Amino acid sequence: PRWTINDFDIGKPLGKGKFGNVYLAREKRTQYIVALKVLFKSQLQQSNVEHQLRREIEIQAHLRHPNILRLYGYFYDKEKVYLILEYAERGELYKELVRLHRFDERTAATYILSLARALDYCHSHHVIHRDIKPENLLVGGTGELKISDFGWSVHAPSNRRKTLCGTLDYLPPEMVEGQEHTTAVDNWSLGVLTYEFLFGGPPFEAPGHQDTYKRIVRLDLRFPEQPQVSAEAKAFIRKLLVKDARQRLPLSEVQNDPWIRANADPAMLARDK
Ligand SMILES: O=C(Cc1cc(-c2ccc3c(-c4nc5ccccc5[nH]4)n[nH]c3c2)n[nH]1)Nc1cccc(F)c1
Repeated sequence: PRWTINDFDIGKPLGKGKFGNVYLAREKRTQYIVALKVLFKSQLQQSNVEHQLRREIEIQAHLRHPNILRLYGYFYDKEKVYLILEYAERGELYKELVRLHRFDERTAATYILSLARALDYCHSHHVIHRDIKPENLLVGGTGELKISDFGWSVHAPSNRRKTLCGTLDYLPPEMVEGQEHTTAVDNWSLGVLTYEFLFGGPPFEAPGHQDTYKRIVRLDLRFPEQPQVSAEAKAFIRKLLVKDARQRLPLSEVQNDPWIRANADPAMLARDK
């Protein structure tokens, strides 16, 4: 069915992006609640990102996983492109992390296990996300994580330059050095995310890009004395923040890690066995 904007009642803005905003919306016939992302064609053309948008739509429309935000469909009119995205009832994970400062080990392990499963699913479909960070994670109605924003995902393997507009904090050495990279970049990012969930900030944070760059390529990983974090959690992080991409813990092995087994939600561990 060809959707038009008249099929939806538009509600409050949910987020403001570079190319347009996301609104709470309700499809009139079914009363179904969605997040409607409105992108301005003029801005997409100016930034020459139409091809990237098409690729992102292609990728996200075909991925089906409980921890990956659904793209239900899209439509356009003369000046705009509209994306019909899944509505995540509890909003951005980032805001929860800022409010709580950090997550306890059970919360962190549960989130990390669900992300590992979602990324393993992406990799089995030859998709590398490449931009796993709290800002790109949403929380569903039962507290489950949803990966969104496949803006930088590419089909593996790739050495497509990721213009380093965003933060370097999440990039692995091979990307920071502009080398060929594989799905293992997401394994690295999962390690960075685990560290940030437990300590409240990313492991290689530094005043400037150059300093962060140096800390990443030197693997200058330090664990502060506070907050108290278990040795198993630190051991888990060290299995992912490995310079040699081939030596990083495989995502399918995350659920067998001692820290994950001791802390992740038992119902989730039992599932998919
Ligand atoms: O642009 C995005 C990612 C994206 C998702 C969102 C987004 C933002 C917010 C929400 C929310 C949401 N729920 C909330 C509840 C409370 C407060 C705020 C909330 N935001 N649900 N779903 C969302 C989706 N913004 N941008 N994907 C995209 C882009 C191009 C092509 C494509 F196939 C996908």
